[in-house]
Amino acid sequence: MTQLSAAPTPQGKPADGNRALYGGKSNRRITVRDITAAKERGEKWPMLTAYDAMTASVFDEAGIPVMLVGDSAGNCHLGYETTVPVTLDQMTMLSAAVVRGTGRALIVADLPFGSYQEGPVQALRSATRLVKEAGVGAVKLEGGERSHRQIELLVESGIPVMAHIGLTPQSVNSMGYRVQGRGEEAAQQLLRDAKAVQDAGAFAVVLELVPAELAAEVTRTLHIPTVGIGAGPDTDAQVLVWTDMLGLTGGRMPKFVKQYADLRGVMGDAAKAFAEDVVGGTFPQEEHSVH
Ligand SMILES: Nc1nc(=O)c2c([nH]1)NC[C@@H]1CN(c3ccc(C(=O)N[C@@H](CCC(=O)O)C(=O)O)cc3)CN21
Ligand SMILES: CC(C)C(=O)C(=O)O
Ligand SMILES: [Mg+2]
Repeated sequence: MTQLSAAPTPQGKPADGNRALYGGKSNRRITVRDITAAKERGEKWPMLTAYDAMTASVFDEAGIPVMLVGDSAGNCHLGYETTVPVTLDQMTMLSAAVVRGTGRALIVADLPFGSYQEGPVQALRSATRLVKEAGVGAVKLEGGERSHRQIELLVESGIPVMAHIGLTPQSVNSMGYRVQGRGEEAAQQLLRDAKAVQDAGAFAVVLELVPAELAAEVTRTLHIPTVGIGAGPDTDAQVLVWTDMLGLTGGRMPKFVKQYADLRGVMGDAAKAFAEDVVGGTFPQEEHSVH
């Protein structure tokens, strides 16, 4: 079936390839309303992280409709062990760069640890900086029931919120990096968290490292889109950390990562070739010189 066929979606509306988040014709910047409409059409979509303007411009040109300036920048860009040390100043600077590097993607910025846990007013102050100074279209924060008041105030104030439940890496010191929602009680908690963020007004919710069957149930239950990472094939969207997806991160990868390239190999080989040219005197040559 091609993307332009008028096959009915599960909601019974005709598919509209021109409006598709990925592969659609519109060049204007995507909004949260476009994301909401995609779920109504039963359309799946991709999301990647980005932390700098140049990388973001590559993904924007490739048609990636939503980019997350993740606090995974802590690991992947800033050299920390976890996301915990990342500051709001750092997120603001990286988010502004990603906005400048893109023209079509919806840019979502993570609120970092410590920038919203004090309560809704702190969350609004932090999110307002990301919207005003960086120009992002939405923010993301971790936690289900425990963060519903923060989500409510941001949404009331006109800032779209993507929620994030399941494994929430900012809680690594209390939770570790373990699968969430295994067993009946944990599954019920995850469902309560999912409903809490939807009721609070979140426009989408990330499900991180939850059993595929449970993620499918959450996706069927909610009217807002679910964005899976390690959550199986049945979520509305999928997100990966870009340096993992392109084979740049190095070291042991979580099971949910698929590597679509070996950038670490490509970059290392290029660096060695340059070094050998310099040491051996074969770079620069006449064509690289000015007189
Ligand atoms: N480079 C990178 N990729 C990510 O996906 C990522 C980050 N950094 N930093 C922030 C969080 C932390 N994330 C993590 C970190 C570790 C595991 C992990 O060790 N997962 C094990 C499963 C553990 C279990 O079975 O309970 C795995 O093998 O997938 C998963 C997600 C996801 N996020
Ligand atoms: C993995 C995604 C969902 C994230 O929160 C991040 O990259 O920081
Ligand atoms: Mg994050």
